[in-house]
Amino acid sequence: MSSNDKRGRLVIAVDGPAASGKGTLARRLAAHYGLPYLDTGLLYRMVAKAVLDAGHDIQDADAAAAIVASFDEAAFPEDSLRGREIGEAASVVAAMPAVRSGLIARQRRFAGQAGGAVLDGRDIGTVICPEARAKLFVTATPEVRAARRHRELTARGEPATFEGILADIRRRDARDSGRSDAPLKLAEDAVLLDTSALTIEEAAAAAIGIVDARRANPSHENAIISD
Ligand SMILES: Nc1ncnc2c1ncn2[C@@H]1O[C@H](COP(=O)(O)OP(=O)(O)O)[C@@H](O)[C@H]1O
Ligand SMILES: Nc1ccn([C@@H]2O[C@H](COP(=O)(O)OP(=O)(O)O)[C@@H](O)[C@H]2O)c(=O)n1
Repeated sequence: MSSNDKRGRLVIAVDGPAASGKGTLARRLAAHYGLPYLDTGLLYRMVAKAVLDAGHDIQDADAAAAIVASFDEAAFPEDSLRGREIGEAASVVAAMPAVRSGLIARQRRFAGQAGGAVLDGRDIGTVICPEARAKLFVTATPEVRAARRHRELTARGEPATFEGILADIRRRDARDSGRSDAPLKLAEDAVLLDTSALTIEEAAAAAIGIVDARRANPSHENAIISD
């Protein structure tokens, strides 16, 4: 799909650490460009939930590998996946090579849809869709991300302290960036978008501006990240 992606279909890769706002922006981009959207973090969350629901230890790589081979996405309502414990467990199974490799085909199938797609995660621009026309790396300071996640979990009725969430975020950042297989990192042709001081509206406008610039100038992919 490589050269085709660059000319015609619009595949947008949105990567970044926990609670940076990548899902919010990916959804906005999908609505703006009329593209389907896949939150790839949910796939890792599903695998983690299935491992725990079956009574296995979350570190059990054989159990996770067996689950990833056959799990049914429809069996996991999104609301059951968004909690704090599942986010933490997802980052444990996401470090297992068999889990990562077992999820590649589903993600690439989604990205291969006729008009293109928006995917968000940790390795979309680096591993899943290296030929994506536009790549954003969305970030924010750990404190800002913890405050956002704290607000989100509190609104869901999940008890949590800001300090506890900040510790979760730091631990997850370290695990996601430090793993050997597909670590979280900036793709060399990605544009960094720091949302720490931006409202959702400001961040969405910036994200659309980045994608429009890349669409207008697909052959000069590194030009807009050189400053
Ligand atoms: N720029 C922003 N300013 C304030 N809150 C934001 C911003 N971007 C996202 N949020 C909020 O932060 C929380 C985490 O955002 P989300 O998009 O789910 O992050 P991620 O997908 O990176 O984990 C959500 O409650 C979302 O509404
Ligand atoms: N493409 C992806 C998406 C998620 N993940 C893992 O899955 C975990 C949960 O991802 P998520 O995107 O749902 O988490 P949040 O950023 O929403 O907190 C992350 O901490 C990563 O370890 C991954 O490794 N690769």
